[in-house]
Amino acid sequence: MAAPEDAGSPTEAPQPAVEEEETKTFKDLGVTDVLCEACDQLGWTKPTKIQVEAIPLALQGRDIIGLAETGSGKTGAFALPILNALLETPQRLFALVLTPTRELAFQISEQFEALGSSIGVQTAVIVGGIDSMSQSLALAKKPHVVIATPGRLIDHLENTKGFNLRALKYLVMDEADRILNMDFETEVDKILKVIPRDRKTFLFSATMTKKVQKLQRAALKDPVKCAVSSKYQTVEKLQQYYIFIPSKFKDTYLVYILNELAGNSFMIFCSTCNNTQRTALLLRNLGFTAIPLHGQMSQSKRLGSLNKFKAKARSILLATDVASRGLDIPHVDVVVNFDIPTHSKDYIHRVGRTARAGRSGKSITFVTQYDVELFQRIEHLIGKKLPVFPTQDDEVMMLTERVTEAQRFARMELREHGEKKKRTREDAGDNDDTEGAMGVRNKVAGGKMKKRKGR
Ligand SMILES: Nc1ncnc2c1ncn2[C@@H]1O[C@H](COP(=O)(O)OP(=O)(O)OP(=O)(O)O)[C@@H](O)[C@H]1O
Repeated sequence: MAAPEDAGSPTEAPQPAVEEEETKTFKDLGVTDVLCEACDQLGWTKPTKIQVEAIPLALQGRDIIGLAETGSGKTGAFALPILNALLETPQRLFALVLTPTRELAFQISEQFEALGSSIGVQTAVIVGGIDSMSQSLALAKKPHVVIATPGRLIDHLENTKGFNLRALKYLVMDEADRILNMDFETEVDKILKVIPRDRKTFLFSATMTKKVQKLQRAALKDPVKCAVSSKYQTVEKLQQYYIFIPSKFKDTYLVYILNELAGNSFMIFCSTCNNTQRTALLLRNLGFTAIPLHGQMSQSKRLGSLNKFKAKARSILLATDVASRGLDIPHVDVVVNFDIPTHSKDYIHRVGRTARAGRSGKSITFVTQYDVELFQRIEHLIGKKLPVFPTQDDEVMMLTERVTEAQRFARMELREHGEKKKRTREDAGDNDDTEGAMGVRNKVAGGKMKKRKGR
């Protein structure tokens, strides 16, 4: 394989023939027996496409840029080669995985532990919003793998005595395009300065930056690009729709859709923390089990919301883009883009929260009079024209009165909650909506909305 000149021109991985790919096992890829057994125990009967492509090259010691659709097993594609290498040359503080969100860091650590349980792999999750002292203690035990969000890792690198990553062998940037984005620029550059130049680097995402400069910042060496599709693709089993509606009727259409698709699990994306709060309250006032997840909530409440949704105790998760990347919740049936994403790549990640690992799913994007251009950009990016989600407008309009009433209560609750917070001077960062703020809900007649036509 010819060596590329720089990080901007990675070698393309050879595409395996389809029949060959179908018959490959983890063992064929070079994964050691004990890890093959771990895959088996997780029910991973055969490797996914990205795993087929990336694992052998990673085991050969190549740097990798891995690009594959959402829910296609990218975590396994980098975790297995790292665990394999760890078994060959056991060492503490062996690998670092950088992720953009805290929830994703916990999820990746669970996957490392599930795959590495029989070899006794130890991980530490280093993320913001959580007691720093317990993290320092975890780092003092020198885990094999550290999974971190960049900011908190810097804190520990600068302030935790005895902790450094000078012996690190592997660096992973998961959701790499996001990690290499401006928001994390300073932190990532600081981290790159204090880890060895002589290491393996893996970049993985469902969308990748084309900017050579950004890729160069990751300081890859002779990287090979493993892309299972040439264009940004959304998953085949995902049915994607849009509805075009006047902005003022968004709430009513949302309630209509939740009634129409009752019995499903929903992730609803809003553009601001405040809107997730407001919409969660509105829906609760109408009897839906809705719970918010956003960056202004305390970390314990963020995890609490996520766990309730994961455990199916709540059927609707209202989230900002903090939940758009990486989260693997198999039972999500429907993704609603209540507010259209402003960055079209976020669309791919958001709708990728459903139809994961071969399952099917639906997505519905609300397009108002203000969103036409953004929507066209999304269609252009995914290379598809989306169909309209069918709605009965007369039935939608019949909901208006109750939705208007619920909106009024939601506004009151938001105000009350804001005032209470001011009085009690709660932690300024903890601006979440508690589930206790449901007092007004019962004042809306009827509790859970009944479908009008018993369909
Ligand atoms: N070989 C396999 N066979 C069956 N299931 C698998 C396999 N590899 C991974 N999975 C499962 O597929 C699901 C999705 O994997 P993962 O979260 O790694 O996707 P991803 O490609 O990182 O998605 P995203 O782009 O959204 O982050 C997980 O539940 C994981 O356990």
